[in-house]
This record gives sequence, C-alpha cells and structure tokens, in this order.
Amino acid sequence: MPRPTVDYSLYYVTGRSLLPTTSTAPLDSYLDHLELALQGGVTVVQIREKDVDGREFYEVARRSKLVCDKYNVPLFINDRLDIALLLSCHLHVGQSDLPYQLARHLLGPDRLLGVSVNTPDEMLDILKPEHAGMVDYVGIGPAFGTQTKKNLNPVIGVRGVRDVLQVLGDSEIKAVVIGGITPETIPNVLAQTPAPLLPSADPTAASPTKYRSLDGLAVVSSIAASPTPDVAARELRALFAQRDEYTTRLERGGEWSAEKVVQVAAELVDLLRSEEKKPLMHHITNTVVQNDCANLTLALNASPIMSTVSAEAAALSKLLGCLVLNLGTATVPILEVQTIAGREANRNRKKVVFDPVGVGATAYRRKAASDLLNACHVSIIKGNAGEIGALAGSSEVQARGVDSVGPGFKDPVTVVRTLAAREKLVVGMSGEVDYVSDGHSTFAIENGSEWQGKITGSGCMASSAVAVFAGLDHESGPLVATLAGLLVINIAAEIAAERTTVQGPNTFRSALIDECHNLTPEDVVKRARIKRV
Ligand SMILES: Cc1ncc(COP(=O)(O)OP(=O)(O)O)c(N)n1
Ligand SMILES: Cc1ncsc1CCOP(=O)(O)O
Repeated sequence: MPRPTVDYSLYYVTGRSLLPTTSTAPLDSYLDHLELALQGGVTVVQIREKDVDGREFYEVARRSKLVCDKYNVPLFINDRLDIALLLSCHLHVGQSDLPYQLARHLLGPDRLLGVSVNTPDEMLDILKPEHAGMVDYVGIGPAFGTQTKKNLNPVIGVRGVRDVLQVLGDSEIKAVVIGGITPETIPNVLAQTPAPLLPSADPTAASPTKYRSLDGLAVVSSIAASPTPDVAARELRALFAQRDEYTTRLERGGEWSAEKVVQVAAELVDLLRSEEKKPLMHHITNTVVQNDCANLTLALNASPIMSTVSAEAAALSKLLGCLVLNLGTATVPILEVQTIAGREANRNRKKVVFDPVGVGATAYRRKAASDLLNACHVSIIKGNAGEIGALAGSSEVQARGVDSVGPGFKDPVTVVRTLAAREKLVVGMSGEVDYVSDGHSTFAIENGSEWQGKITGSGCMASSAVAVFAGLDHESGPLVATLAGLLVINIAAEIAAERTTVQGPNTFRSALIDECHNLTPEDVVKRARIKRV
C-alpha cells in the first residue's frame, strides 16, 4: 500500500495543557476543541503529550483518531512509536528520539514519518542516498521563541528556516515550519522563507528563477490556546493560502527600463500632489532626525506620525501607507516597539522600510538589525555603503559611527544585488551614486548634491522619501518606489544647491525641504540621471 499523499498546509500539534477551557470532563472538552479545529481547516494532526503516562497518552490518541478519521485527516503520534503502531497512525520523531532510520524500520513502509530539523546538517543527513524514502516530511524550527516547548533547540529565525529549505531543494520530502507561528509572524515567514533553487548555492551566480517554499505551517498554541479554534484555524489557513503570491512575486523578476522608471516616478509625484487622502507614514525613528523627517514627509504631501507607543501600533498599521523603522536610536524599548509595529504592518500587508543606521558600528546594532529582519518582513532596506556592507557581511567599506568612510565598493552592483536577492527585498544604497536593486534589476542614480553629505539625517530623510512612495497605493511596487524616492530627494537637493541663498548646511537643509515641496513631475523627467546597470 503506498503511503498517503498529505496536505500539510495547516499542521496542528496538540497541546492539551494550553486549552483555554476548564471542564469537569477535560478529555471531552479537548475533543470538542479538536473537532472545531478540524472544522476550521486543520489538514494534519499530531498528538503531542508531555508528562503523561503511556496509558493516558494511548487513550487521548485513540479518541483523537476517531475524531480525525471523521474528517479524513491524517494523525501523527509524537515520539511514541508503540502507540503509533497500535493505532495504525503515522509518527513524528525529533533528533533526540529514536533514530529515524530505526523508526522507519519498525514502522514499516506504509506509515508516514516526520522528523524535526534544526540545522542544514540535519537536513543533509536525511537527504543521503542511503536514507532515501525513509522520511516523508521535516518539521523545521523553532523559527521563533515559544513557551510551548521545554528544552528548545536554538531559535533559527526565518533565515535559518530558509537555509534548511535551501538544502532540501527540490526533494520530494515535504517541509513545515514550527515554533512561534502566529498570524503576526506568518507574513514574514512566507515572504522570507522561499529558498532560491540555483545550479550553484552562490546567490550572486545568477538571478534565481525558481524557489523552494514551505509546504505548511505547524502550530501548537495558535490553535490550542484559542477559545475559538475553528476561527483560528480558518485565519491560519487563509494566511497560508497567500504563500504562492510571495513566491510568484519573486519569480516574476523585473522588467523595468530606466526610461520607464522615470516616467512612473513622475506619475507618482503627480499622484502625490493630487492625492486627497495623503498616505500616513508611521516613523519609529531616531531622536536626532524626527523633526526633519516629519517635515520632509509633509513637504512631499504625505502625513507623518512619529509614534513610539506599542499600544497603538496595531491600530496605526490599519491606516498606514508605510512604516519606517530606523535603527538610529536602538534602545531595547524602541526595538520592541519596532518589532510589534513591523509584525502588525506585515499582518495588514503594509510596506516596511528599514534604515539600518550605524549597523556597522557595533555588534549590538548588528544583532538588533538581524533580530528585526528575522521578526518582521521588510520590503525595502535603505542605507549608506557602510550600513549595506555590514548587512551584506562585507568589510570592504568601513563605518565610522553612523557614517560610511572611504571610496566605496569596487563592485557596488554585486553588493546590493546579492543582499537584495538574499533578503528578498529591495536594497537602496545611498552615496555619490545611489544603487538600487531587487535582486534581479539594478539601477544607478547619479543625481544629488555634495551638501547632502554635510547635514545630519540626509540618509534618514531619503528613507522617508522612499517610504512616501512605497506608501502610495500604486501597482509599481517597492523597486520603483525606492527609485522614485531617491530620484526625488536627489533632484530636490540639486535644485536646492543651485539657490544663491544656500550659504551652508543649515540653509541647504531648509532649501531641501522647500524644493521637495516645490518639485514637479517635469523636474523629475528633465533632471533624472538614472541607468540600469
Ligand atoms: C511538525 C513538528 N515539527 C517539530 C516537532 C518537534 O519535535 P521534537 O523535536 O521531537 O520535540 P517534541 O515535540 O518531542 O518536544 C514536532 N513535534 N512536530
Ligand atoms: C513542538 C515544537 N518544536 C519546536 S517548537 C515547538 C513548539 C511550537 O509551539 P507554538 O506553536 O505554540 O510556538
């Protein structure tokens, strides 16, 4: 008998101790809860019972199987091969349980076997030719921190999950992600995990054209702790149903020419000028530039709000055009608010711009940036060469505090393209020439003024300009938004610098904000110096 084909989209690992209801008949109440979860769309169930004796585990599994059979949903048993065999169920084992080779031997050929995987090496072991056909799926994680499991393996973040998927490649073994999977974390998981299938593992070798994605989401508390498990399951299923959109977006690549970018940037300036409902820009930014970024946002005809209050992040994210997360004042409370706001923006499918201010300066900031990129999906990273180099893992360009020093990269195009392809977002690198890439198409913008390097916060203001364009409800996407934002601020800077009244940094700063306010679509068309590289 061949093993069944399973839809792993929503894999519910039970957690009886987390159930919200207490009842005089706890097992019945748990079974009712399980049935509701199945009605909501759970596609696979695993019975995971910790700290109970074998008899109780057996009874819970036996009764659960009757419920799952009613919905034709496959049932896995966690760890206990004996119970899986007795009930003709499938089995899940971890790396410290019975070795999966032995488990397969005893389970026989007809039942499904899943294995937990925490590292690329563990994945490689399962893929060895001598282990072929033993494992049907892997549970990759923990992706995020969770209260549900004691003795948790190291948290690997979305990028760790992607590293395992990269090794899994186009194997027929299915993959689910586990650990801290909630409606808030799912958008980032779906956006970040598709792993490029390349002839070589080097993401710079060529633009990836195909990606390996997850086959499902595995959750405990997102369903077990819900008083309405049917509603919870439905929401999780609906979120997972967006998976292919994320992959298709990556596989589509970019078709933009420089001329087309300029034309659309001019249209976007026009749209901003005419927009009655100005896009709301939520900035969680540093204390040095708040006022300038708010004024620049207003000058471009968008509405700034500079809130650092976590309690209103959810409400704001519903009204947002775009969220700006700036690493300049990287205190622990600010990073916490940024994480919450980023996840809420992801949940509401709003764009997030990340300005990794000073990320090259200290190990503390590098960790903060990495944690933020693991916690929420960012659409655009905009930084200077020192910052982009630090995120790309290059030491070619040094950072001095928040500034970048030296002549820049020998091959800036490869740096931005590689980082964009790896992080699956758009990278904008500002400097004498700005480089922008989505991992497929890369552009260089030559507009700008020397004065920009002589005022503090010009990079942060450029990020605000990018965010304004990203926040417009327009189909052109984050690549064009980044290009439009940088074109606009650089052209406004050029025009400002030509003013005879500009005598130094301070008069330039005021003139820059004025010229952002005055800029016309015609200025963009006339002055843009941009090329595809
Ligand atoms: C689908 C899925 N993936 C991973 C695990 C974790 O299993 P394990 O590492 O054995 O840890 P315990 O669940 O036994 O605590 C899982 N159960 N399911
Ligand atoms: C069993 C397990 N294995 C890795 S994390 C985890 C617990 C996941 O629980 P939750 O979905 O509540 O974070």
